[in-house]
Amino acid sequence: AEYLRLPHSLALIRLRNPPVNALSLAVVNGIREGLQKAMSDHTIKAIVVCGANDKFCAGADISSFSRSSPGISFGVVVDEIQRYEKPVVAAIRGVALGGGLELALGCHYRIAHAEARVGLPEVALGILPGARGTQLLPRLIGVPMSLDLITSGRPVGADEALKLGILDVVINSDPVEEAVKFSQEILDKPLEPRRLLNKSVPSLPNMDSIFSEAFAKVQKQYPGFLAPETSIQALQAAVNLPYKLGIKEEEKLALYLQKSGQARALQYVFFAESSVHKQSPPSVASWQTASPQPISSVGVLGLGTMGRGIAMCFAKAGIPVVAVESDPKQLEIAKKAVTSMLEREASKMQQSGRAWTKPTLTFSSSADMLCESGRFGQKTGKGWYQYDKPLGRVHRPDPWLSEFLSQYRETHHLESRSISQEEILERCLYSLINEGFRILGEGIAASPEQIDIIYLSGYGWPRYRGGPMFYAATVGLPVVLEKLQKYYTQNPDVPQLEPSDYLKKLAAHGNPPPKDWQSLAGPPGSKL
Ligand SMILES: CC(C)(COP(=O)(O)OP(=O)(O)OC[C@H]1O[C@@H](n2cnc3c(N)ncnc32)[C@H](O)[C@@H]1OP(=O)(O)O)[C@@H](O)C(=O)NCCC(=O)NCCSC(=O)C[C@@H](O)CCCCCCCCCCCCC(=O)O
Ligand SMILES: NC(=O)c1ccc[n+]([C@@H]2O[C@H](COP(=O)([O-])OP(=O)(O)OC[C@H]3O[C@@H](n4cnc5c(N)ncnc54)[C@H](O)[C@@H]3O)[C@@H](O)[C@H]2O)c1
Repeated sequence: AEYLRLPHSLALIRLRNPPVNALSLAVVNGIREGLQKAMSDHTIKAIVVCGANDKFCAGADISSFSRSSPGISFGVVVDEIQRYEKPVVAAIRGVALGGGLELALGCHYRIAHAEARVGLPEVALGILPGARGTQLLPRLIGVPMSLDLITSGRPVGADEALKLGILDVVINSDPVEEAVKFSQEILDKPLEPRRLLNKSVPSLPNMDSIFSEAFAKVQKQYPGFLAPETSIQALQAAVNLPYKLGIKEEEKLALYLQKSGQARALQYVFFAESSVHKQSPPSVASWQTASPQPISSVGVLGLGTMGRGIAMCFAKAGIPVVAVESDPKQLEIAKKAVTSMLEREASKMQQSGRAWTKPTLTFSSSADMLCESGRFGQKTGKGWYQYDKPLGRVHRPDPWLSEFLSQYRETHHLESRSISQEEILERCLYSLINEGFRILGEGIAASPEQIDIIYLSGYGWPRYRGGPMFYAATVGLPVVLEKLQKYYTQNPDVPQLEPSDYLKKLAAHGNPPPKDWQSLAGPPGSKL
């Protein structure tokens, strides 16, 4: 941050940390030193705080989170500003987000450009506004709106922020020039009413129900996410405790979130999304040089509208298809539909003189066998389980099934064994992750971040778990490799379990973070 003396006994502190003036240690120290200079200089009557490059401040430097516990010391700075005996005015252009808004809340006045945006988006990073945000905002705008803004993380435009009372003045001109003029006008005004830390949270008769509704809302809207619920607890502390105890509670809850795996995952996702937007396909990959890969067989899950069509396409191309359908009625309809479509195609081809080879279309047999024994599940009171009655919901193990399974095992020469939850999870996830490493090695995926963002955006992978490749790094690559080796030895017929060379190369370096994988593993051997 820079310190400048301005005419009319004013000082200017300008945050400078391109591109968004994020709060690094150097910036925070710069703010602190600037304020101390201004306070100890008796010729300075007021201070304006602004940001360089048309941005106030986008909050804490997210890339520094892994190195420290942010917020704790910055909260002290926010309190110090409020207690100063000289007016401090925030001049906001661009964004004041997270710690940037907390800094502005510490200032006695806030002036912003009409196109500025302010907000506390910390929940998106798995944390909470830990530099007094959860304690100051409700004192300024009340509990209901603070709950809305902090649990959603949504930023608001200057006009809305003015209506809510977050901003004091919104202008269409330069906020620094306006703040300079404004500072001179308020020099004689008392500062005490402007110190949020000495105010109490506006009370409401139905505070308990407001909080219980807020908990219910975030549990429904953000299932599994820790930060929104924890933020509500911090807001409860603002209501129930005096400021000096409320900030302790905020610190405790902030630390809990910062140490949670969710914060690490969501902060990884922040940078992963940003890098994916900038990436182009791997240099070796190109549609011009790509050649089709051989497909020996295809599995189709579900024989509804799409599944039938997909099964048909492959069948027509002469590629063996194995299709699985869980609903016996749908299966019957699909069998008829696919058969009649294939027959129509065959007769068309025969008429046109082209030869047609009957494709192999196999269905998984175990569900069929149950249905063929009249066991249609809940609706018939019997399926994999026995139910209390047809359409009943109370199920219990059925001795018939044990007999059925033991015959099935005998026929297929299978040995029975119990399979732990851990094995199910590991075999499913690690084979998926293994494929991720394989396509990285082949240059089909441009980066681990791309695989993760695809899984978060298109496959319902929980955002707070970062994606499959990030998950591999949290488990540890040597662990993933060792488990895959173990399962592959046990199941040599499952090629997905054979550890990929790319994973082996990386695991030889220990457990490097995803951003270092490509430089460590070397250039991909493209199959495109
Ligand atoms: C700001 C945005 C709205 C801008 O969007 P836009 O689309 O214009 O641009 P990009 O998104 O592409 O961003 C450009 C560029 O900037 C990088 N970036 C953006 N924000 C940050 C950030 N906060 N930290 C670091 N880097 C950031 C982005 O990655 C791009 O970089 P690239 O290289 O790819 O060009 C939009 O970016 C946005 O919404 N950003 C996130 C805003 C946010 O979530 N803010 C909240 C942060 S959390 C927080 O503030 C916590 C506080 O409550 C409490 C902490 C207070 C301060 C603590 C002080 C810490 C002291 C540090 C100690 C360090 C110890 C040590 O060093 O040892
Ligand atoms: N229909 C479209 O135009 C279209 C377009 C693009 C994508 N999709 C997507 O494709 C998927 C299928 O769409 P659809 O229109 O064919 O749906 P659908 O409801 O017609 O068919 C889905 C079939 O899957 C079966 N099924 C469900 N769970 C199963 C399981 N565990 N094992 C085996 N079978 C199972 C269902 O019984 C049903 O027959 C959906 O995810 C859909 O969003 C559909």
